[in-house]
Amino acid sequence: MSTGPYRLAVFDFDGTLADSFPWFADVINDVADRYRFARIAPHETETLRGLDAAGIVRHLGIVPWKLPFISRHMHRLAARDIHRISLFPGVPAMLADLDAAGVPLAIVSSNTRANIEAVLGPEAHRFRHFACGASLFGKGKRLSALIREAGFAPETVLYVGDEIRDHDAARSVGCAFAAVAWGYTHVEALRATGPALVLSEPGALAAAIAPPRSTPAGESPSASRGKTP
Ligand SMILES: O=C(O)COP(=O)(O)O
Repeated sequence: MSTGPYRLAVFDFDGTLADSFPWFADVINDVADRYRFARIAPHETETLRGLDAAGIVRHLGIVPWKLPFISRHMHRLAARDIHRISLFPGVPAMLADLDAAGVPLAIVSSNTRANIEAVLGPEAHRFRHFACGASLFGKGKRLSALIREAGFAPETVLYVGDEIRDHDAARSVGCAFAAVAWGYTHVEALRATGPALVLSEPGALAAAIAPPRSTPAGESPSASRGKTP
């Protein structure tokens, strides 16, 4: 497994940059009724957060051919409710730190580019590459194409995500995986995949992969952010 240094940081979106789980939990049972799969009882949430995507699909009794339709419907609902979804606290500062350290940033997600850009708002300009709309199990292909088009060797790339399918995508292309502890999947389930990094909070990423910026003595990088020169 690659241990860095990393030349490109690629992010998953939902559960990694965007705090969309409360919205997801709110709409999923209406979607279940519409597409005739099992509703999620409150006590089941913790079980589901320990499973990979295939396990969730099985647990809910979703027939695989319905997945693209369910996914498209969810993305339309997300577009309708986009004002209810925001970035996790600490994400804008993390992106600014990586940007300032000269680490190029990218996104590989199953969500739509329009939803992603709406939630990113002014942070969208920090990303040089996007591969959006990946199917539930199709992230590996998108990640591979993005890395190739961006001109990096896979072993110099870090994919940052919150689901086991993010780990699977990274492994399939030969890049390293950083698991975040604040997303949809329980961090212990992610830890079991053997990630290169486990991040307890967004601020930990720049510290782990980017060399510290030279700042005036006694001043932290975050304290200097936003000051005019
Ligand atoms: O919107 C989805 O389908 C999930 O999006 P993600 O790939 O960014 O986790």
